[in-house]
Amino acid sequence: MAEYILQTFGLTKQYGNYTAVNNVNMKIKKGDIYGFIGRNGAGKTTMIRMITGLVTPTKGEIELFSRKGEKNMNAGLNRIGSIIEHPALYPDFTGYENMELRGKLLGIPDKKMIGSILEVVGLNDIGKKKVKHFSLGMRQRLGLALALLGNPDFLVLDEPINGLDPEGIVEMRKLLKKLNEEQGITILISSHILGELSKMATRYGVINNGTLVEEFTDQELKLKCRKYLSLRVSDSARASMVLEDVFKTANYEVMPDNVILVYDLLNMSGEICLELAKNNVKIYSIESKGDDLEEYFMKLMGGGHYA
Ligand SMILES: Nc1ncnc2c1ncn2[C@@H]1O[C@H](COP(=O)(O)OP(=O)(O)OP(=O)(O)O)[C@@H](O)[C@H]1O
Repeated sequence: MAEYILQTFGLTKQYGNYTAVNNVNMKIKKGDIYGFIGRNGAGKTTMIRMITGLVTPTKGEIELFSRKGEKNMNAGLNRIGSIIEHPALYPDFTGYENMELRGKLLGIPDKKMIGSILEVVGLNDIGKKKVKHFSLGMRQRLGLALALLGNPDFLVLDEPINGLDPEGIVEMRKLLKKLNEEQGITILISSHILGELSKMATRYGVINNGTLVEEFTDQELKLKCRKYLSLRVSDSARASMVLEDVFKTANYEVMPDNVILVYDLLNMSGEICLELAKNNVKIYSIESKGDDLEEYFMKLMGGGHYA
């Protein structure tokens, strides 16, 4: 049976009459990199604040590491490392000093650990540089190092790549993948940079107006966003034979009403029409179909421009 790091049941947060998060059932499996996607104001941060114990839900339940209830929730929270909005850093301290201070607060005496975490995030050679002189990318990496201090099993990161330059984004992605693959850390990452999320997420949740619209895996997304040719022909059985005999493909589906969906040969519509005609198959229509990733997410998030 799948082991869930996090499950929420009907999780709801109301501010007065306004429902910021509405009846959300989220599921994150051990080992996932869960891409949490939504427009500005969709409810991502509120959801993350509830998951990390910073905000009390109005309704619903949170199960962390297969345990529910307040007492267990506190134990679960100790296994979470998080960056919510901007990491809280002391600007006049060095990276190492920031880590040392957090280590003391968490009761982690092991200073060797600090060095090794700074090495993981690529900040081991920054010497005496104070945080106020750090670039945004360095701050984010230090934020991640702080989140890693308690040796978490689950990292919860709210928009960690927001504002980073392309190079910083690539570095952050590599780092998160490394933590996931080599240390087995499950990661929840919210972002509105869809293209970037799709390079690392293994599961997605899309939130719109406080409601979790859909959850799906990376594999399911690939299928949903698959490009294909849709042909309506006079004789789908004969057309199938042409696809198999002439084009040597079995990568197609026959649908009702003599419609055939062809998942490869995407650039060969002309050749397909010619061969079908040669074999006395009439073509009533041929169209290239399939959403790209961005289009698909836009639909889920309620359409319109998404920056
Ligand atoms: N403390 C609060 N009091 C009242 N309303 C709030 C509070 N916190 C959030 N909201 C409202 O709840 C809605 C969801 O906000 P939230 O910050 O969770 O969205 P988000 O998806 O994280 O957006 P962004 O990407 O802009 O951070 C917004 O309309 C916001 O104004």
